[in-house]
Amino acid sequence: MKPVHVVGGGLAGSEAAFQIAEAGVPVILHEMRPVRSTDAHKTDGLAELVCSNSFRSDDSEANAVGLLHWEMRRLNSLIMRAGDAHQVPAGGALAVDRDGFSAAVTSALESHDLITIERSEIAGLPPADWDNVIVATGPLTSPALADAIREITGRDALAFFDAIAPIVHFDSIDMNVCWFQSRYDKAGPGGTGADYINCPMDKEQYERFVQTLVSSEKIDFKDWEANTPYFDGCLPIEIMAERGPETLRHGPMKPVGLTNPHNPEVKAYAIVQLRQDNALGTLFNMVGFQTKLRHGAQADVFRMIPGLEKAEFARLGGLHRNTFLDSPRLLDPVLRLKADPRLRFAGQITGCEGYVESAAIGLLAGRFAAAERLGRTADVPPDTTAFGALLGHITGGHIAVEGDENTKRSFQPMNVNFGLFPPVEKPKREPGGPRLRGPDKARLKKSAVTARAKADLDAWIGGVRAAAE
Ligand SMILES: Cc1cc2nc3c(=O)[nH]c(=O)nc-3n(C[C@H](O)[C@H](O)[C@H](O)COP(=O)(O)OP(=O)(O)OC[C@H]3O[C@@H](n4cnc5c(N)ncnc54)[C@H](O)[C@@H]3O)c2cc1C
Repeated sequence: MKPVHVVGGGLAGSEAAFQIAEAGVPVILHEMRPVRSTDAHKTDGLAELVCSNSFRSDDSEANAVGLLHWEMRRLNSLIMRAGDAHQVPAGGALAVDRDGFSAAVTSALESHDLITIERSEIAGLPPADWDNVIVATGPLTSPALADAIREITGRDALAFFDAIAPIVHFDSIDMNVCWFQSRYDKAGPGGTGADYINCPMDKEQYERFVQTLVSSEKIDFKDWEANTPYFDGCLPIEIMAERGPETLRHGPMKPVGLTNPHNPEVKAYAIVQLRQDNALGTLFNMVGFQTKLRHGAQADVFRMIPGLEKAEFARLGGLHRNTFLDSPRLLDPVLRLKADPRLRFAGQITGCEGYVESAAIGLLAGRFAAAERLGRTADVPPDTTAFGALLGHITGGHIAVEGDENTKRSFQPMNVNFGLFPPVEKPKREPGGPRLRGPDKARLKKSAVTARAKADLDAWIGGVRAAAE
């Protein structure tokens, strides 16, 4: 049997290689370290954790990443097995001894009969006779390969500077203060004329907001980020604010073309807009609010915005070097590049974020590649599971309106979160029981989502197994 080639032995590539080999298909894993390294990796170990040692919450009932852990364990994940074996105390989180963890992954792959590891850089598109390839080269993909990928995906398709605006859960926005309306009610291509959520500010609120924004604590660039250019129009909001107190009112917060139905006689002095971010309509991103403020400061400053006082953030803003595809446009539902389907992508380069999410997408890519090699259908997990929700975000959940400048390249990497799942029916109180209050309601809603996910994943695994027999 011809091997599957996996390029990149990080979190995603290591998991993908393991899954392929466990399915009985030979794999060649190409990792460039130690021949060449990235600006963040320090060792030659596979699955090196470049920064924190945490896989985040391990609570599979009330936390989306905890649920993803559970699902990965169910699918025989090497990353989770090595993580569990090298756990260090971290409360409700799963944190690992990074060296022990990486050594365990490296040794499991090195000792696997069907895996060959080659330590060299793939410095361009993989050779034409590699017919089944997974590219899992991460946010710091080597420049030669990144250039080659950009050649076949188009100039805007591979981002090099990741300017991220915060994303808010819709059900935490106060719609008694905000309203839906597009500027000048323009429907545009694919819109309705009421596509944005608008948050109004009066003069005093605006001035206080700008002052706080400018004086809040910012994150410094790392050395290796300092020379990376900004995308056009991606200046952090606090840098724009530093240019003068009126800058934001004439930029992303301009109040024109909008009328507040809650108070039609009064013109807002400034308006913050949020745009729908996923097809489900559960997440909205803050338009033009890419920021390098410290995460703690962001929540405080952005909750000063009328209507966002109780905002819950699916992700906070950030700005760092990154390499990721405009996946919803470029990849098919099983992560293959539409323009060259022998190439499949996995890990952070597809637009997920985080160690666990990258490994999870590696796991799926590995299963898809193995199924293809074995002449089977590559089954996609249901969108009610954490796997399916994350895959859906990457391959199609995000909304981009063709021709709308604001959404031209707005797909952003994201951690798994409950906003990516289809809604569940609102939890009801027990018959005759007390009325459910906020925190109880939220807890019940989360456990309804995770219970549904677990049942659906098990049913899906059963179906895939039956089809293979
Ligand atoms: C500075 C920084 C800090 C981060 N901190 C965190 C954090 O604290 N927590 C978190 O959850 N996530 C963090 N992330 C995100 C993290 O990178 C990803 O979550 C995860 O490592 C991505 O997994 P991956 O497999 O896609 O890429 P990686 O783990 O980076 O693996 C990619 C591999 O491909 C190799 N490679 C690259 N180009 C080539 C080539 N041409 N040929 C052969 N091999 C190649 C690299 O050497 C590397 O081993 C951070 C990212 C960065 C850049």
